[in-house]
Amino acid sequence: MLSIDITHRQGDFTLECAFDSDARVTGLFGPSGAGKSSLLRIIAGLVRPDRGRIELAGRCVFDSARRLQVPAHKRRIGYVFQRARLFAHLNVRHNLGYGAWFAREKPGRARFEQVVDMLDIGPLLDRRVTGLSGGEQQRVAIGRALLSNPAVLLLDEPLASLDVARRQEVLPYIERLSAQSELPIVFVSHQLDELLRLANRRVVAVRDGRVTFSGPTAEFLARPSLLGAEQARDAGVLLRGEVVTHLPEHGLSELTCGAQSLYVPHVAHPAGAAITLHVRARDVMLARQRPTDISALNVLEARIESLVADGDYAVNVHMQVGEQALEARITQRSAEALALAPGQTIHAVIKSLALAEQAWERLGSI
Ligand SMILES: Nc1ncnc2c1ncn2[C@@H]1O[C@H](COP(=O)(O)OP(=O)(O)OP(=O)(O)O)[C@@H](O)[C@H]1O
Repeated sequence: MLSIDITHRQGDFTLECAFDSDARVTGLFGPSGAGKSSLLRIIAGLVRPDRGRIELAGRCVFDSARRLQVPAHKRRIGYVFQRARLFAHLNVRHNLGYGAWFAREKPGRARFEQVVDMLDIGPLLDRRVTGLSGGEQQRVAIGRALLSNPAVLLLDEPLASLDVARRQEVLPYIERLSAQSELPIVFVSHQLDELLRLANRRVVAVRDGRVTFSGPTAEFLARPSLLGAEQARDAGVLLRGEVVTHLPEHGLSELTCGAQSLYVPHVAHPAGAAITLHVRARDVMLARQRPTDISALNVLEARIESLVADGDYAVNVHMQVGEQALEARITQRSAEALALAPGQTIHAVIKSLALAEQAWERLGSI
């Protein structure tokens, strides 16, 4: 889908990035100033790198060794920026039409309607864009990019300019887009929760212009050192479960995880749906005996695989629950008090509410 190997110097900042991704959604993660937007501009052909090679959806668009440089307008890139950048003097319909105007193969009426339906922007078509909320504007910007019939869609922190409520309003549309379309997407974010929801298979992490990680999202999540100080507290695992039933009287849903039950705050997916939970290592307690009379609803029997000291006082305990990995981050003191060792059977205790506001997603597998 995507193969990059470039070097580019801009002022004092050098971008030196090489990675491949065959995932349909590739998450580009990194702190502010890491070089994410610069990399997208290079992929889009808006900036010419000093050297290297770029392949997009099976097509080489830049190769300094061969002096090949496909111009931006011929790369078939859909680009959505942090701010919608719509044309204020045009209404929504004409802004969308502007995207189609650039398409090599013009989208037909059916495609137009499909995009409008997917983004729920039908009622907005005749409105002026200046009167739209930030979330509505971003949905129109995504529609405009899709109607340019791109081969690759680049989303550069499309939620960054929105407040929390608007973010939650737009996120499901991007989720729908990534679930329903075959289009390769590069999604840039410095928010881990967004990344887990949208790019749950493949992450490329960038810091100071260099790639620090490129691989499965689950592997990335398990390595706090890669997440940066701000998000290290979110380190953990992605755990797959299947919805068994809903318990509306308690606002809960019951899942199975292997042969074990797991209770989570109500999820909107039907019985039988496979979903993914982000379980933070710091939210997992361990008990040698199965605890009784405790408020936590989830007690999973697990097997300890390894204990890895993290700093002077903390230990990361890697476990298996059936076929899946689980991780607990506990104090060194607790690990000693419980005499934890690889091979032991242990009980992992997780509060249901620790699994709220999560990366729920319907997925076949990770
Ligand atoms: N045209 C330019 N000339 C010189 N330096 C630049 C130019 N554009 C960006 N930079 C520098 O390159 C570095 C990376 O910037 P970039 O915008 O790519 O980061 P980012 O990861 O997208 O950050 P953010 O999340 O804040 O958007 C920054 O130090 C920035 O100041």
